[in-house]
Amino acid sequence: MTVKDILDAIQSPESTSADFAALPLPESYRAITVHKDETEMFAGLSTRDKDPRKSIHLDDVPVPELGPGEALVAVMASSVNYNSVWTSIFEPLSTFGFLERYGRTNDLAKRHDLPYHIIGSDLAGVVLRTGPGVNAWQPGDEVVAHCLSVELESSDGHNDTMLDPEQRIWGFETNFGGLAEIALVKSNQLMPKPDHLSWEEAAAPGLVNSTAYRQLVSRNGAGMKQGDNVLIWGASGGLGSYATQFALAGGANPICVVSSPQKAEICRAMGAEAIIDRTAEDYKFWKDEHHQDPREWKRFGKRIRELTGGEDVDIVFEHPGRETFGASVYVTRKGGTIVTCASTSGYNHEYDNRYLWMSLKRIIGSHFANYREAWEANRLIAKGKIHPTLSKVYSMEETGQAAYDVHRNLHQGKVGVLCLAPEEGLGVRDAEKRAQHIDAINRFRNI
Ligand SMILES: C/C=C/C(=O)SCCNC(=O)CCNC(=O)[C@H](O)C(C)(C)COP(=O)(O)OP(=O)(O)OC[C@H]1O[C@@H](n2cnc3c(N)ncnc32)[C@H](O)[C@@H]1OP(=O)(O)O
Ligand SMILES: NC(=O)C1=CN([C@@H]2O[C@H](COP(=O)(O)OP(=O)(O)OC[C@H]3O[C@@H](n4cnc5c(N)ncnc54)[C@H](OP(=O)(O)O)[C@@H]3O)[C@@H](O)[C@H]2O)C=CC1
Repeated sequence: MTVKDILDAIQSPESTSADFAALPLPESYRAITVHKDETEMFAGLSTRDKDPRKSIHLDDVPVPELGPGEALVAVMASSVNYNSVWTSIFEPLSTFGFLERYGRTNDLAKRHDLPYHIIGSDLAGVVLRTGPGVNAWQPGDEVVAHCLSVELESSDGHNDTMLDPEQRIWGFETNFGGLAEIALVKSNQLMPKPDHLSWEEAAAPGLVNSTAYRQLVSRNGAGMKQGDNVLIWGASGGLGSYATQFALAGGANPICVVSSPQKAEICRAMGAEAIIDRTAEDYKFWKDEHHQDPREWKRFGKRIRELTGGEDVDIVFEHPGRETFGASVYVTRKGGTIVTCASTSGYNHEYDNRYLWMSLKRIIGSHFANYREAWEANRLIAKGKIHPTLSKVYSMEETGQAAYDVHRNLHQGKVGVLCLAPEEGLGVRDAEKRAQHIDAINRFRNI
């Protein structure tokens, strides 16, 4: 039995749930990994010079044991997220520390503590097997998986599952991630695959769409409302391309920051009107490594006022971090919100606190999305209200290059990876719904 037999079953329209349940599992499968004995390989290099193509491997690995409440999924497609870039350059920490810590929690979790880390936090595919106690999902179900892994044994996470003390991001802080032919997930991560999308399109939104939903829309984040001015950094990138869509769909006014005319054009095509090309306008928020330039914050704020008819922004959708945070705090309106989920350019932020307290602004930390938020975000994709922003698709062999593109900001929107799917475009079950949204679905393709 090989993964080829699994693919044949997925591609045969006659296959039933019983057929999938009867398929023997293969001994091994191909997976994208980083290796524990290579965590020091980039020592001494600058972040920029650490090359994912050198640390990312395609290995044959054994199928993990299936535990209670879990599912093994045949992965047709996955996508590259920035967390896989961090894993592959071993910054800010090696993810093997997360696997060791998880492995110490219980006997079953020991499976995760291996000398290789199978990475990836998105998938679209087909359920192969479910563990004891799983009733909602059956072999043969077509699914996507969100990346929230929680134990829920502590009451801390019972209102908001992101607050579970054992909260982990699957494929980053756990093993057996989605950049592989087979993945292991908790069954609560599973959600129905949007039926108008191909495998690779369905695999693209998951992580970033859910994150942007909590960060911008949910009351756990900024709680955006109609008419809000929302400053969106990296508005055509992974997170930003969904934040822009949420702002437009929710009746807000996105002010999109991008770094090229091409990216500005994508934002315009999504329906945004207020766009700032940060490269063309050459903002230099830092004079040198230690000092910011408040005149540049002000120049940026003036530009925003020009675009909004004199208004300041209600919400800043933050993730670049150190490079932009001082400006983000400055340009937020009195009583407004800076909501942050990352620090790509550095996690030690500096801002002038007088502009925060005197103007009653709030900084909110946000991370991924709870179970319900992830479900609601996927529902919007399934209903064709929000669309995947897939630009380019790579083979598993090219995953290192795909991660390199994201690390070097050479990509647009999301970058996909075909796992078991032999080609792009497969897996569409509702051609009519797809036809209604085809321009939006293809908006980021091959730019
Ligand atoms: C969905 C996608 C998302 C993304 O892409 S996000 C971007 C990628 N992610 C990242 O870059 C984050 C990577 N993670 C990290 O950098 C680290 O993960 C953290 C900095 C977030 C946390 O580091 P840690 O070492 O886990 O935390 P500590 O608090 O420094 O050390 C843990 C020990 O410190 C104790 N401790 C915690 N809080 C306190 C306190 N308030 N007072 C005293 N001690 C404290 C704990 O108990 C524990 O102790 P004990 O080691 O003995 O178990
Ligand atoms: N906490 C969480 O749950 C999550 C955190 N993240 C984190 O968020 C960050 C962004 O992820 P993602 O959107 O997928 O990544 P992408 O690289 O796809 O997009 C980020 C965009 O931000 C802009 N950008 C990058 N650096 C800077 C800078 N120094 N100044 C201004 N703009 C900048 C770029 O757009 P342009 O060049 O056009 O301006 C870039 O395209 C990562 O660090 C990631 O780990 C991501 C998802 C979830």
